[in-house]
Amino acid sequence: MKEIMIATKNKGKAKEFKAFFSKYGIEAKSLLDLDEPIDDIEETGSTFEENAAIKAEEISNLLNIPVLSDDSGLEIDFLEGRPGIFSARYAGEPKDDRKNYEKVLEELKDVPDHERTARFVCVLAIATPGEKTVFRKGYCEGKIGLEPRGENGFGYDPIFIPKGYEKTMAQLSPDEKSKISHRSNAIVQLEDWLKGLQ
Ligand SMILES: O=c1[nH]c(=O)c2ncn([C@@H]3O[C@H](COP(=O)(O)OP(=O)(O)OP(=O)(O)O)[C@@H](O)[C@H]3O)c2[nH]1
Ligand SMILES: [Mg+2]
Repeated sequence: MKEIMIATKNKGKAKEFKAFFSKYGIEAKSLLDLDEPIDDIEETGSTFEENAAIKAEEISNLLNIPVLSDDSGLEIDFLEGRPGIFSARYAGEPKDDRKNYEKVLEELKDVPDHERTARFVCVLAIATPGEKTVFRKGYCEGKIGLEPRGENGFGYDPIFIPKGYEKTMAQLSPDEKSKISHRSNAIVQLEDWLKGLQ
């Protein structure tokens, strides 16, 4: 079976990549599958693209194989795009999904429905030894709900209501999320690259 290494330690992302790539007959491995643990990569960039490149290139250099990375986050219009690239640690260290979305709900406490618009953004980077890193970007438009609902997914999924839906992302099945998510919208743009994978 073909394999691809994903430079992530996020269990939620790793699960979504495994499900998506298995449809193409490709096994998606993540940093969580390595026998030797790798130190956390410092995401020092100021854009999703810069952080995605740092993660993919660092692991590609280390393992000397092509590596895919995902840098993603939630942009809320009322908060001028925050949490954005700081989504994973919005409520501080250590990363805590619940504290992060509770902070967002608090910040939007008195904000009316029509001003709660937001989008998930996902930038994928592919670093191949000796080649230029390539990028793909996907979005998922929606709004922030009034309270958390649902158990599926990860991150801000319990408070994110995709456009055209009543349910939150966390109330959708993994299959439903994979049809509309920012991540899958970025992954489908990789089809040509996937066909060329050894
Ligand atoms: O509800 C959500 N549904 C999603 O589908 C989703 N995708 C991203 N996010 C949020 O954005 C951060 C990414 O930050 P991020 O790209 O640096 O990843 P991370 O630090 O979690 O893992 P790694 O891949 O860097 O190892 C994550 O932690 C989440 O808070 C999501 N939230
Ligand atoms: Mg990260």
